Amino acid sequence: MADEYSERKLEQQRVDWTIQQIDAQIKKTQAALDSAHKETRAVEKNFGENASINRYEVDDIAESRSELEQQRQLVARTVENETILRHQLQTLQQLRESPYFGRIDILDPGEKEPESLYIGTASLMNDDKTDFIVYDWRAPISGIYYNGTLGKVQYQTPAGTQSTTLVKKRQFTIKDGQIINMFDTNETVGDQMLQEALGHQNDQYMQNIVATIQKEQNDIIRDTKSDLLLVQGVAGSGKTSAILQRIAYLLYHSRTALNADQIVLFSPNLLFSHYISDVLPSLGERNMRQVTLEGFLRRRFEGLNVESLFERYETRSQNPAISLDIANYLEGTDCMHQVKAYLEFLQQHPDAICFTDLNFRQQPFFSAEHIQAIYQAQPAAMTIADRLLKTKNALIKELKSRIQNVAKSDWIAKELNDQDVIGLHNLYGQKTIDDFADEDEQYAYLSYQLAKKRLRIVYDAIYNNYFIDFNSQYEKFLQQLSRPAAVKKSDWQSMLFGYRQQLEYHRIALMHTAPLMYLRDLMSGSGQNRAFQYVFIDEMQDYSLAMLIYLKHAFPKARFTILGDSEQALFKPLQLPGQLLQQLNDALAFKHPNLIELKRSYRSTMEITDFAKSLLPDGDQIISFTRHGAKPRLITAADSADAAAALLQQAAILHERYATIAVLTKDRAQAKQVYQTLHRQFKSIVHLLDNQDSVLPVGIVVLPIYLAKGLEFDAAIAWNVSDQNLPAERAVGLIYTMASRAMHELTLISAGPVSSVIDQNAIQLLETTKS
Ligand SMILES: Nc1ncnc2c1ncn2[C@@H]1O[C@H](COP(=O)(O)OP(=O)(O)OP(=O)(O)O)[C@@H](O)[C@H]1O
Repeated sequence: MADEYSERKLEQQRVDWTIQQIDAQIKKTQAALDSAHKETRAVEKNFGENASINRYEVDDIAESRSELEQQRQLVARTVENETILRHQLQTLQQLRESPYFGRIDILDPGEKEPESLYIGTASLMNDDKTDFIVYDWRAPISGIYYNGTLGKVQYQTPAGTQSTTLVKKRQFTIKDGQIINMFDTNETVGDQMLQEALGHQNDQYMQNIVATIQKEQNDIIRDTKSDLLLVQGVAGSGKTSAILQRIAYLLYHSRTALNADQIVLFSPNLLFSHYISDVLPSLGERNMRQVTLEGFLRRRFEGLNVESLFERYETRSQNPAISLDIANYLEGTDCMHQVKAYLEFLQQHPDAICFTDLNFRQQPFFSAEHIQAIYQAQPAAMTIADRLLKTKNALIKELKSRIQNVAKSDWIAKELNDQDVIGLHNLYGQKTIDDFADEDEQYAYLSYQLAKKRLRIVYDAIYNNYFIDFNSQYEKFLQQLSRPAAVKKSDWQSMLFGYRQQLEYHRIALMHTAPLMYLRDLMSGSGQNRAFQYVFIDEMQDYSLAMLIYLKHAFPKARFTILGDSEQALFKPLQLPGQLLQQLNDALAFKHPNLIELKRSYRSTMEITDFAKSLLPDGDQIISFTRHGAKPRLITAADSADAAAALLQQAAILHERYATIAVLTKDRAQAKQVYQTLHRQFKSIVHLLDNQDSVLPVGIVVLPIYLAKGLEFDAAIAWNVSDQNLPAERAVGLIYTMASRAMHELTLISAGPVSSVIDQNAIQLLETTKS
C-alpha cells in the first residue's frame, strides 16, 4: 500500500489532470460563448432594424407582427444559448479553484476492483461525455459520501434503492488547485475538516457547507417525501445552511418541474436576506424568492400600516400592560377555527354580511342595500365565495348597462366640452372621424367613451371586492367571539375599541392580521397563491400558530419546510422544543409531516456553547462542537458609567483581533445609546443598524438582538445583561440568542447585578471581572 506521501502525490496528480481537463473545456466554452455572443449581437441588430422598418413602412400589420414575433423568438433563443454557455463557463471557473472535496471508493456487486468517484460542487464530464470526472454533490451516488460509514451501504436513485460496498472515504481541502489537506475517514464527514471550516473568520456572506454536510443535515437536504418538514435545531446547528443546500438539491432534482421562482423563503429581516444571498449562486443556482413577514403583510394590507413584530416588541418592552392573553388568543389555533365557524354563520345569515356603498362622485353608485339584494338573490346553497362572485358579475353587468345613462348626463357633456386635443385623441382610440355617419353618432361615441373611462374607478372597486367591508366584518367577528376566560372584560373591550380606533388612523395590530386575512380569503375565495411549490419559513418561533395556519392556506400547493429554535424566543416566553413541535403538528395537520431535531451546535466555540446551553432548562440536550477558544467574559460594572467604560475597552480589544464585532442590545433605544457611546471613540468604524438596513458592514455593528436573528459575528458583546434591564420572562431567550451569535469570542456586560438567569452553574463557565 502506498504511504501517505505518495498517496498525496497521486491525488495531486489527479487534481492537476482534472484542472487540465477543466482548462481545455474552459477554452472551448469560451470560444463557443464568443461566437454565441456575436450571433446574439447580429440577431439583435437585425431585429432592431427590422422592427423599425416594420413600424413605419409596412402596411400589413398582422404580417409585420408575425415577422416580429419570429425575430423575437430568434433573439430569445440566441440569448438563452448564450446564457447557458455563460453559466457553464462560470461553473468551470468555480471548479477550477477547487474541483472536488470528496472521494468515495465503491465496490459494486459482481465487480472485482473498486471504482473511485470524486465529489464536488458541480458535475464535470470528460470530453466525449462518457464518464464523470467529478460528480455533483447532489447526484444520487453522492448521498453515500454524506450518509455512509465504510461497509455495505444503500443509496436512493430514481430507479429505486441500490446497494454497494463503500471501501474508502477521503476528504480534501483544495485551494487554487493545490491539496491543502487530505485524510481518510470512516465517519460520515470527519471532525477535522469541520474544525477547519468553522475556525475561519466570518465574512459578510454565509458560505455553502457542501463539503462538510453532516448526516442529520443531509436528511433535511434530501427529504423529498414530506409535505411538512419541521426542523427544530438549537442555535448554530446549521438549520439555515441546511435549508439553503436543500433548495439547491430540490432545484437540481426537479430541473424541469421546478424553478427558483416557485420557491419562497420567509426570512426574519433584510439583513438576513442579504447575508444568505450568496449561498445558492455559489452552488450555481439562482436565488429563490425572499420575503419578510412584514413585507408580505404590507402587500396584503395595502393602505394600512401593519404593526411589525419589531414594533410590537418595542412597544411591549415599554408598555408591558398590553394584554398578552388577548394576543395569544387571537394568534392561536382556536381563533382560526372560530373564523371558520363564523363563515358557517354568515352562510346562514346573508344579512350579516357587511356590504358597503360603492360611491361615485360622492354619491352611492351602488348602495349597500342594492348589493345585499343582489347577493341574496343568488342560490342559498352556494358558498359565500360563489355568491359573491355572482354578485360581482351582476354588478359589472349592471355597471356596463348604466354607462349609457351616465354618458347622457350633463356633467359628461360639460367634461367633453372641456377636453383638449390630446384628451379627444385618446377618446377616439382606433377610430377616426370617417368612421362616423354624422356628428350625433360621433358625439354619442365620445360621451360613451368618456363615461366608461370615468366609471373605470367603479369597475376596479367591484373587481377588487371593495363592495364588502372586510375590516368591519372582522370587527363583527370579534364582537361575537366569546371572551377567553383568562381575559378581563375591560381588556377585551379596549381591544375592540382599539381595533376600530387604529383603523381610523389606517393602522392594524399584528395580532389581527392572520384571522382577518383568513376571513377575507374564505369569504371572497381569493388570496391563495397556487404557483409556489415550496415555502420555507425560518425562525418559526416568531410566527404565531394562526399565521402559520394562514400561510398554509395561502400557499395551498406548496410543501412546507419550517425551521427554528423554540429557545431563541425573543418575543414571547420560551417554550420547550417538544411543546412547540407538538403544537405545530396539531395546528397544521399535514398528511406527511417529518420532524427533525438538530442538537449539535457548530457556530460557536465549545466554551461559548457550553455557557449558552447552561442557561436553558433542557440545555444538556445540546451538543457543543469541540473547537476551543477563550472562556466568555462577564464584566459586572457598578453603574452605567463604568459599564460604558468597559464597553469601550472591550470593543477596542476585540476590534484588534476580528473583522466583525456585534454589540447586541435588548431594544432599539439601547442600541442608539450604545452607538453614541462607541461612536465618540471609534467614529466611522461603528455602525448602528436598524430594520431598514440590508447590508452588514464590517467593523463594530450595534443592533437590537431581534435584528441579529440568524446572523453570526466573529465576536459579540451582549450589552447590559443586568437583572434590572432584562424582563424576567424573556431574559433566557434574550441572553441565549445574544450569546449564540458569537463564533469565537463573547463578552457580557452588566450594569449592576447580573440577571439571575445567569446562575452559579453558568457563572462557573465564565471569566468574571468587576469594574
Ligand atoms: N455541516 C457544516 N459544515 C460547516 N459549517 C457548518 C455546518 N453546519 C453549520 N455550519 C456553520 O455553523 C454556523 C451556523 O449555521 P446556521 O446559521 O445555518 O445555523 P442555524 O441553526 O440557522 O443558527 P441560528 O438558529 O442560531 O441562527 C454557520 O457558520 C455555518 O456555516
